[in-house]
Amino acid sequence: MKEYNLDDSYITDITEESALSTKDIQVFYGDNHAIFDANLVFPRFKITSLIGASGSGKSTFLRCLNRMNDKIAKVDGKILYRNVDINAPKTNVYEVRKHIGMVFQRPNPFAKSIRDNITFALKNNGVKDKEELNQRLETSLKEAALWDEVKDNLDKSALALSGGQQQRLCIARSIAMRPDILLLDEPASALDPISTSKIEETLKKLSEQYTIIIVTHNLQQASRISDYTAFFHLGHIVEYNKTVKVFTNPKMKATDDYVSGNFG
Ligand SMILES: Nc1ncnc2c1ncn2[C@@H]1O[C@H](COP(=O)(O)OP(=O)(O)OP(=O)(O)O)[C@@H](O)[C@H]1O
Repeated sequence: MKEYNLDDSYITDITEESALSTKDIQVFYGDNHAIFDANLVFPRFKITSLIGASGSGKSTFLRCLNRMNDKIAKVDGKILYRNVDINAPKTNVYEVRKHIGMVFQRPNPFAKSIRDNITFALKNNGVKDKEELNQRLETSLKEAALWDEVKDNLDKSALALSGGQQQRLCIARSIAMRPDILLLDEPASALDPISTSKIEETLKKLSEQYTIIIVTHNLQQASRISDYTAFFHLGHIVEYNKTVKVFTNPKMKATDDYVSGNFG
């Protein structure tokens, strides 16, 4: 692998309103120092892509943002959400995850009906009114661009849906809780090109109402859908800038090599 000076980086200043920011995030899996001094500001109602080679730390960093690493890694530093450090030990992580939702690589609906997939967490969080539950069900499925395909089968098993539909159901399940921020870890990598493009369209539309942070291996996808892109290499954020700049005028040699396919 080519060697790059990891002390150098280019991190643009974000002038837009911040939805979430990280300050000096370091992650350790035992002796393995997986993330070094990650400082990023995620602008509100924008899509930010996290890109980089396998093992560069994208998923590790993403999972810090709603405390999914708590049991598997040591995470130092601050994560500021509405002026509160949600990485502080006393933070209620269940509360954090209501505001910062997550969708994983493989669609993982519950083995329940489509309706129950959406209403389960709502009911657990005290929403009892039938009309409100129905309304949240319909709105979430509409926002995730799934309503038209499932509205006549809401009581059928979610497992009978196609992979792409299941992933949109998982997005709907996440947004039913009305989060501010949606984290997605390669949400389309297990899907065919048509389902992928549906997910991309859905995310674009969702970014009018939600701040979206997505890990993707697919550089075309990052350049098609995201406003900002962060490039990771060996646990360092090497470059963070507007997506168009990262892809057409990268400041760092490692980024240039990565986006032009000359990496490694
Ligand atoms: N659960 C874990 N336990 C121990 N080490 C881990 C764990 N998850 C990731 N790592 C290590 O952390 C580093 C970053 O991995 P991570 O999965 O975050 O990278 P990535 O860029 O998301 O890779 P990929 O694109 O392959 O998913 C790697 O050295 C990896 O081996």
